[in-house]
Amino acid sequence: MTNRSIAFIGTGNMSYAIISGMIKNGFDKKQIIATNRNPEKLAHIHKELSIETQADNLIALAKADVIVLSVKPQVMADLCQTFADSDIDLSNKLFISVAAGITIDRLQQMLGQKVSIIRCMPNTPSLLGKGVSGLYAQDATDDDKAFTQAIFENTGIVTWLEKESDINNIIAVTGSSPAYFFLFMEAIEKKAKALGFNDEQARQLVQQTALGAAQMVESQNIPISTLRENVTSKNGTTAAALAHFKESGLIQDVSDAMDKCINRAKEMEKEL
Ligand SMILES: NC(=O)C1=CN([C@@H]2O[C@H](COP(=O)(O)OP(=O)(O)OC[C@H]3O[C@@H](n4cnc5c(N)ncnc54)[C@H](OP(=O)(O)O)[C@@H]3O)[C@@H](O)[C@H]2O)C=CC1
Ligand SMILES: O=C(O)[C@@H]1CCC=N1
Repeated sequence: MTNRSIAFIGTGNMSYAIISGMIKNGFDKKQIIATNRNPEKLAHIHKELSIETQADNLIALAKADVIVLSVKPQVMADLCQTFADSDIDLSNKLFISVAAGITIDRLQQMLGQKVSIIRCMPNTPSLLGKGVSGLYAQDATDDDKAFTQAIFENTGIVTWLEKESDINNIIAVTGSSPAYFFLFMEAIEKKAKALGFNDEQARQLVQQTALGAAQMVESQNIPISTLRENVTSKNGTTAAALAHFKESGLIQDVSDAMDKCINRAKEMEKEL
């Protein structure tokens, strides 16, 4: 089971993060092939990760037992068509799709047959082994599920989802959410600069505070709301800032933004 070779088709931001996390955790590099249609990106991947790279997806497809589909959703159909049109036997391969907004049924349609497919919704902190991956399988074997879990455990924590629609929900909670945190950090950084801190100071101040806050959540087994309350002196500075967030509707905004994220995934399921 553990000796299966894996091809990442369309190695961009997400797959690069996954492969990096896997390698950092001791996954055997010799089992990994990465493809990209851009020769410069391929050279960069080879230089940085010292793994086999391949410009021709079909060569990677033929060689590997497990195929991670990691192109953007909008180009997935064209990619899968090249696989369906090839004379390579797909029936004994495991496909893992990290794409948002494309269901297993639709992927099987794109590939022209009912191959074994597991959907995974990872996130970019996988790069550091701090990722979250939501996994969903319909008809995959226990062996395929165990292998997929083992791959993604190298990149952080893994959680199995009961329904395929939960993939759309976990996109909002973990797949897209690093960007929400980055946006918040950008906003604090911008204001720090406006207050006169230089670029280097502003960056350092925001990153250290975000890191410290995240590590407090991780290391102290108390509700996040208690951590917030511990910063907030009665009638003090934090209370003034938080009251503004509350009045301006930040909490509802976060919920609404996550609904937008889920709805976009549902729309994509119809479009693609
Ligand atoms: N980024 C994220 O945080 C997350 C992304 N995902 C999913 O991961 C998938 C990839 O996203 P992401 O990594 O951000 O996207 P990227 O665009 O960074 O990566 C995809 C790469 O695949 C290349 N590519 C496109 N078509 C082909 C092809 N036919 N053959 C070989 N290479 C090809 C692209 O080249 P080119 O640059 O020329 O277009 C690009 O470099 C998406 O489906 C997304 O939904 C899931 C969770 C989180
Ligand atoms: O923005 C996207 O559609 C992808 C899926 C989750 C993160 N990035």
